[in-house]
Amino acid sequence: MTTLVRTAIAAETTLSLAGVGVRLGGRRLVHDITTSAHQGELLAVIGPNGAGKSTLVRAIAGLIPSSGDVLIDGRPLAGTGVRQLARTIATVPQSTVVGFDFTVRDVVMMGRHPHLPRFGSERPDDRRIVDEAMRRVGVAHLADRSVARLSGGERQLVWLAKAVAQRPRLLLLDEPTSALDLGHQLAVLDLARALAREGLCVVLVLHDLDLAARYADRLLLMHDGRLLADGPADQVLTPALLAEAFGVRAAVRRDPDLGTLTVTALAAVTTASANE
Ligand SMILES: Nc1ncnc2c1ncn2[C@@H]1O[C@H](COP(=O)(O)OP(=O)(O)OP(=O)(O)O)[C@@H](O)[C@H]1O
Repeated sequence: MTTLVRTAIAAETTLSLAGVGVRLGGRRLVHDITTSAHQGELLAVIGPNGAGKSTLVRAIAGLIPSSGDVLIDGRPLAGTGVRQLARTIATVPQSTVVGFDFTVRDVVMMGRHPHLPRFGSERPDDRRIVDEAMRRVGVAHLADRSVARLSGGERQLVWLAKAVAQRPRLLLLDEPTSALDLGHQLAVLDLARALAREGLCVVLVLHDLDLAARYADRLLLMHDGRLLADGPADQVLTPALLAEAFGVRAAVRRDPDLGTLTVTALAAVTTASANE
């Protein structure tokens, strides 16, 4: 049985999804997702491999066709011009492999392109915003290096700096910590939370459930293309839902130092035995 715990829609809704579905390559990958996210909120999309997390994020970003309604600030995504979309949504994809030889500063400056006057060049304010984004993400020391010769983790941070420089309303991060060491994972999630508190709406895909519980205001648990649960960590990270989504028997405890939930997978199980 699935559980759906929805939070109330607040006035300052940034993102609304109503019955969103995605069909690609003849397969239905995402089914009937309905939820919303608000200004100042940090949402984590969690779920097993192949659940449809990246597909959902790509649909929200307008990168792939979807059915149903995606509204940003109350306006339909469908029909929003490319330039307006780029001023509103910044996306950091799962893979940041590049086939070009730009410097880090050039790539972060690309985040300003949607804001430049048509046929105009960068202004002092754009350069200031780019410098600030590189500093906040911790890549200022790489500014003159070629992105083609960075490590995977360094590249992931540069793409995040580009997204920060874009100054969007909605920031979509697909596994932003996957290539990062422990310290950088916390730094990036601290920054994501700070950006949310400054008024952005941040939606990120995370595999680490402990970090999701620690940083996100709400978790969206996906399984098999569907939204299995939507709510705060203590309503979503339950043994029954973890068994249903991930096929594991899990212990959910409260970390004595942090006060947030931690999940330990104890054994692989069938859903039936988890519910006994
Ligand atoms: N272009 C495509 N055409 C057909 N199927 C696709 C396409 N892209 C992804 N899929 C399939 O859609 C399903 C969901 O993929 P998606 O990448 O959204 O999952 P995910 O939850 O992000 O997984 P992971 O945690 O492994 O990154 C998978 O079964 C995948 O094989």
